[in-house]
Amino acid sequence: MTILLVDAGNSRLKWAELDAAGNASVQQALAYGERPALAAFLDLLDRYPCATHITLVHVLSGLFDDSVMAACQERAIGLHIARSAAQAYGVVSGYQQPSTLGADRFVGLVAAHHLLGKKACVVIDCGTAITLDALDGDGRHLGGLILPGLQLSADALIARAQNRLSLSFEQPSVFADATSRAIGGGCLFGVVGAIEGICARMQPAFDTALQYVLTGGDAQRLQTWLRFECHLVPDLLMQGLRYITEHEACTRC
Ligand SMILES: Nc1ncnc2c1ncn2[C@@H]1O[C@H](COP(=O)(O)OP(=O)(O)OP(=O)(O)O)[C@@H](O)[C@H]1O
Ligand SMILES: CC(C)(CO)[C@@H](O)C(=O)NCCC(=O)O
Ligand SMILES: [K+]
Repeated sequence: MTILLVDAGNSRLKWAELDAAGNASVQQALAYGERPALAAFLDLLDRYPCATHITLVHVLSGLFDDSVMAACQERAIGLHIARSAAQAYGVVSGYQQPSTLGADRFVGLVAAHHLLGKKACVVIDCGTAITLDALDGDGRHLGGLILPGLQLSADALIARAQNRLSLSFEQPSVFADATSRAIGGGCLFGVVGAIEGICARMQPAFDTALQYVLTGGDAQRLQTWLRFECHLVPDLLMQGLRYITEHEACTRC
């Protein structure tokens, strides 16, 4: 019996195997590049012919949803797709229309709530987009923000400049002395400043000090420059998917 936990984001597929004892393997990632996300997902199925169950979270289209369901049905793989809900797994959505909150954000909140032992926190997911979501100790989501991610900010700037500009995130300095590092540092310190500023604006809504949970492909790079302590959890969504898999298994038995 092989259980796979899968997160299909906007740029990359991430996955881990769940063993019988309930431990998740090290998270792996594959960038889609020019290929559709579905191609990466089907490759994953080929790579794990013994997979019996998949718990999936994705932020892609309904078409992706349908294709994944058909592919799993064909292979007799049990599939659970994690969705955003008004209330589930100890988390209460802060959105007016809970189904419109990204399912990845909801799964990240579930993971952080249980990982931190129900402490008030901000979940900061630094992916293609950056999302910041505030959660109180009772699991109530107060809402959050979405901004362009680090790579996307730089890509957008370069594309608008007819691709004349180069980019480097190496050795960032606010006193950059070359174009590539001026853009890399500008986007990096811009994003870092935005995260710090948004978190400072969230804190007054809480009567305890917020904890910060950082995840996503750019988490490590950004953590280096953030001027507050945070928990770096690169596989936060895998942990949320693990919790959901276990919970769903319990409700089935
Ligand atoms: N090996 C890598 N290949 C591609 N991107 C990487 C890699 N390592 C780090 N990154 C960074 O990871 C970011 C994407 O992060 P992540 O995989 O968490 O996003 P995503 O889940 O696809 O997007 P989103 O969460 O917004 O849907 C990119 O902006 C890139 O800068
Ligand atoms: C913001 C992203 C792209 C981050 O992956 C995703 O969570 C998403 O598509 N969300 C839907 C919109 C929302 O969360 O308000
Ligand atoms: K994500």
